[in-house]
Amino acid sequence: SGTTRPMRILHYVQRSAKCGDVLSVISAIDSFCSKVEWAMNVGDKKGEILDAVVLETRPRYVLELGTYCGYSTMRIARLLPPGARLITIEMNSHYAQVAKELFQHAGLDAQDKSAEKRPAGPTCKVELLLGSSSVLIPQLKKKLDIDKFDLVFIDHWKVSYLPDTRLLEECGLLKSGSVLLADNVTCPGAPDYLEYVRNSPRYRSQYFPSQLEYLQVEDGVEKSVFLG
Ligand SMILES: CNc1ncnc2c1ncn2[C@@H]1O[C@H](/C=C/CNC(=O)c2cc(-c3ccc(F)cc3)cc(O)c2O)[C@H](F)[C@H]1O
Ligand SMILES: [Mg+2]
Repeated sequence: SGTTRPMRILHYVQRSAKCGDVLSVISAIDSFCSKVEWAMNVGDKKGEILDAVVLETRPRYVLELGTYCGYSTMRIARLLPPGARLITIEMNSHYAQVAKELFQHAGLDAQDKSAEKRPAGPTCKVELLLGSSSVLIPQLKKKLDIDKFDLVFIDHWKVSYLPDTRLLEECGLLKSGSVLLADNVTCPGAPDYLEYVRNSPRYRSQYFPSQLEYLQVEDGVEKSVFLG
């Protein structure tokens, strides 16, 4: 089959979502993935929890680990005030390319930060970094002039949740009050991460029960506030 699932999502969105309308892109992805083909977007149910945490945190600096097709990137970006920065890290160049084309359809001014010829400073809200989080996280302060993140949305390989959280701490990218929001802590699960944030005195953690995207299966997201 010549096409990939992300490509089929992109083609459906290009055919059926209104250009420049990020909400219509988000709902087109949700209808495709609930009616035609499942995909690992955070989805509309857990997406509402994500929305609520973004609105409550009012973050200026946001990091997302695991862009995939950019569904949650768009959910977050649409709620950020001008001047806020959303950095999303994706190691798979095909997924990154699809995400960029979805951002374009949605009219989100997104920039591929890995491209050398970029204007100085953040001219746009979404900055897509191509590469592995373990390599890029230690470079964020220097390369992107980022000091601390107010909100981190964690949705990449589940075995990487804990090591990357430790890395964020070690790189001094979290401040007292920084919020980590982790997808899939029930399904597929991230047991070592949960054990850490729920038992560490440096976090105040809260579980939000929900359902796995597009299915009647239990899942949930974990919100953990870094206490410094
Ligand atoms: C490790 N460092 C990385 N750096 C940059 N990009 C990365 C890195 N690691 C992965 N990526 C990038 O992040 C994405 C990976 C998302 C993984 N997500 C899931 O597996 C996941 C799975 C299910 C699921 C549930 C039930 C079931 F029956 C089957 C599947 C549900 C979910 O919501 C998920 O998020 C992308 F693919 C990869 O390139
Ligand atoms: Mg997920």
